[in-house]
Amino acid sequence: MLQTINLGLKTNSYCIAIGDRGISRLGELLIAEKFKKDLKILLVTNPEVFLPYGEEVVKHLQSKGFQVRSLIIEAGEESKTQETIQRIHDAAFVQHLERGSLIIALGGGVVGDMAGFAAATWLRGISIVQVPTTLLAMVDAAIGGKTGVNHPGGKNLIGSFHQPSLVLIDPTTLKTLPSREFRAGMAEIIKYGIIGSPALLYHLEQSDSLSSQENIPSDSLKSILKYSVQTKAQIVMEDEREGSLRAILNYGHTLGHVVETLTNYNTYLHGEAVALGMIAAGEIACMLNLWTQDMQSRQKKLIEKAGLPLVWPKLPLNSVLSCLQGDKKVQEGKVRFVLPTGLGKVVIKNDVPKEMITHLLNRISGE
Ligand SMILES: NC(=O)c1ccc[n+]([C@@H]2O[C@H](COP(=O)([O-])OP(=O)(O)OC[C@H]3O[C@@H](n4cnc5c(N)ncnc54)[C@H](O)[C@@H]3O)[C@@H](O)[C@H]2O)c1
Ligand SMILES: O=C(O)C(=O)C[C@@H](O)[C@H](O)[C@H](O)COP(=O)(O)O
Ligand SMILES: [Zn+2]
Repeated sequence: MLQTINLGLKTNSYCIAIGDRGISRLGELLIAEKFKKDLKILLVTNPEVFLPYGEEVVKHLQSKGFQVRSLIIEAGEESKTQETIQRIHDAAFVQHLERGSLIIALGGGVVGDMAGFAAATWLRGISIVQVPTTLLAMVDAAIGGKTGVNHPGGKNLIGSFHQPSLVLIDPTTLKTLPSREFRAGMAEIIKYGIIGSPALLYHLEQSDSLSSQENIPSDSLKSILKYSVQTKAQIVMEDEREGSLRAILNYGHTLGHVVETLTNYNTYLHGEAVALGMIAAGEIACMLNLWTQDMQSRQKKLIEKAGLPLVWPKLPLNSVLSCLQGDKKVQEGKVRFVLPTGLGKVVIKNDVPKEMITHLLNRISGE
């Protein structure tokens, strides 16, 4: 059975469907969304996902009458570039995708962000359906319409908001996901607990394990998925384009993005960098007396239970400070941090002293 959550926006609404073996029902969901049966579809995916799921999805959609072609791209963080977008656009050109055509992203957040951006820009915008296959993409990247690629100067500096027409989450696809990737997804889930869902936080605290899919009972995993999707959907519904509230989804990302950028996207997974960024944000909040040591140690315990990194890497301080200035949340030259203040509560501060950041990084950096 598929459970559905509706994400309602001023101009459009869409359904987030969650259920085991959901991918075998993609065709019927597209038809329910009023996509025509002879629709041209470009399925964007990557080798690790095409083999276990892509071929099946293509055959299934063809059997329903859709004209499907697939494009297999390299989808590591280092490939999240404008060159890859060019490849997707080239495929769209060859397939003669029209304004009424559809791109489907089948994969993790990298595939989703790039296929979404390619759809947003092809013919000035065609439909995108997100079928996430990593934990991180299921709870976060596939939802809310942020799409884009990295610039050598920073993460996701090029992009657009382009909401999907449908999100289909099939938890059974997590069976083949490497555990390290699963753990990285847990970072964004812990984020939701801290920024907006005490119920999710308690659930995570009570779970025996968070570090691999095999050790989490399937019902518990489904509850975690549901809490997370609901938390993100609620925030996006209130502030689709990050005018204000949505910035809280960036908790842990201000310094997390710096870690990813300064390690050339080849050392930490996005979720791992976010975990480090959440620890750093928690420490800053403690120094500003916004958050207690007790709460910070609860956050750290969850991050540790999820098998995520706890020790900040040694990075040149000047580079950290200059990279921070490139953050998308910077306003009038001031870096804005999302800082925790209580269970499910955060504030945005633009006056964290530079000296405090320097002192903190010196204190928490490992070798
Ligand atoms: N748009 C947003 O709102 C948003 C939110 C969070 C993160 N992101 C972005 O998402 C990206 C990270 O996404 P991610 O964590 O999903 O990583 P990813 O997309 O890099 O995928 C991780 C790896 O898992 C493999 N994989 C995916 N699904 C699999 C499966 N079911 N079985 C086996 N292997 C599988 C992929 O091939 C890849 O090697 C970052 O670029 C981040 O910036 C975007
Ligand atoms: O959806 C959002 O809004 C988020 O901030 C979710 C983040 O987890 C995600 O990593 C996002 O891509 C970061 O946003 P950015 O605008 O800083 O690139
Ligand atoms: Zn993120």
